[in-house]
Amino acid sequence: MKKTLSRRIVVVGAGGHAKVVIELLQVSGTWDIVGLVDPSPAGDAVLGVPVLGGDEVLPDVLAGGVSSAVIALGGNRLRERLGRRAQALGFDLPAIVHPSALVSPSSRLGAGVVVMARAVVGTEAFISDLAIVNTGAVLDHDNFVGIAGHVAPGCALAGNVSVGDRTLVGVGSAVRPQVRIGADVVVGAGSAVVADVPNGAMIGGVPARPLRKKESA
Ligand SMILES: CC(=O)SCCNC(=O)CCNC(=O)[C@H](O)C(C)(C)COP(=O)(O)OP(=O)(O)OC[C@H]1O[C@@H](n2cnc3c(N)ncnc32)[C@H](O)[C@@H]1OP(=O)(O)O
Repeated sequence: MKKTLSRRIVVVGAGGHAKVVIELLQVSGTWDIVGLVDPSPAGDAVLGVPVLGGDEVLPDVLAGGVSSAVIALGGNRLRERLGRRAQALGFDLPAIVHPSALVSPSSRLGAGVVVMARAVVGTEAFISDLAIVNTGAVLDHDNFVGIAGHVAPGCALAGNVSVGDRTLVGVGSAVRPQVRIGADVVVGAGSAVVADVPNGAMIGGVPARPLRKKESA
């Protein structure tokens, strides 16, 4: 029987998003997870994968011959920062795609992109480094997602939509064709985005309108 060669990878993060990424890697048949890196994990293992320690162990992991990493952190700014740090250390950040996802051959996935189960990345879509296309999200033709953007589960982005760097499109949202959502935006859960959104905004509702931000936000 033909033996599939697996590649070793370290997972940065040990929370809820990491759990889903671990399972994705386990079902992929491509990856052998050597461990998790998290400075304050809830336990000493997640889904049977041991926590190796905090970020300080990464150079030793690399020296041990593990040169691939996935940054499995839900926070967009943190994911960007730790992704760049891992790359600077010398890690390769492969794009990780669930076997049930549909990724167009004419689309492009940047370093460290994660595409979850049943997601669709459409024709000539461009997903930048460290972005997340979460479970069942549909990004149709010519979509652009910026660095460390996150399109949450069940979103539907029509053609030619642009999502800025570090922007979260909240779970179950829909976005009209051609709409440009700026950087560092939060689109609330279940929104319908029908017009362009400026950088740094928090919007929500149907149709989406600016939301009140907390004093500390
Ligand atoms: C697998 C995964 O889990 S992936 C994770 C994906 N994450 C998400 O989708 C989370 C999206 N987050 C939300 O929708 C949040 O409600 C946010 C970020 C929009 C707002 O959260 P907070 O800052 O805590 O605001 P808060 O809950 O206090 O609400 C502020 C106001 O906005 C309203 N509001 C909050 N969320 C929404 C929404 N999705 N749509 C419409 N209005 C909303 C509230 O009713 C409130 O209105 P008020 O000022 O009239 O009282």
